[in-house]
Amino acid sequence: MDTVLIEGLALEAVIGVYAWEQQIHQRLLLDLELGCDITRAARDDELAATLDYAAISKRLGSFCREHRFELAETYAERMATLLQQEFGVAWLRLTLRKPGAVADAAFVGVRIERGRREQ
Ligand SMILES: Nc1nc2c(c(=O)[nH]1)N=C([C@H](O)[C@@H](O)CO)CN2
Repeated sequence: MDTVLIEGLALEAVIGVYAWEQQIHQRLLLDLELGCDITRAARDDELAATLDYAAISKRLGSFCREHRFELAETYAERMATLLQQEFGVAWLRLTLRKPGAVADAAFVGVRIERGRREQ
C-alpha cells in the first residue's frame, strides 16, 4: 500500500488532565501515515485522486480549535475517526506528541493504528 505523509504538523490545542491545562493552549506535534493507492493520481497527475495533505492539515487545525479534551488518547482517537469519516482513509498510523509535558522527556504522547492495511 502507498502512503501519504504528514510529519511534524504543529497544532495548538486545549489539552490536559489538570485544571490549569484547560485554561491554556499547548502545542501538539502530529505525524500521520495515511494509506492510499496513489497510482491513479500519479498516472493522471490529479489531486482529486489522492489524499490532499494540505486539506487534511487544515481540517485537523480547525478540529483542534473547535474541541478540548483532557487526554492525548482522546485527541488521537477523535482525529483518526475524522480521517476515516471525512477523508475516507482506510488505514492510518497516527503519532501525537506533547512536547514539554514531562520535564525530563523530549516528547510524550501516543501512537495508534486504525483500519485495515492492504498489501
Ligand atoms: N497516557 C497519558 N498520560 C497522561 C496524559 C495523557 O494525555 N495521556 N496527560 C497528562 C497531563 O495532562 C500532562 O501532559 C501534563 O503534565 C499526564 N499523563
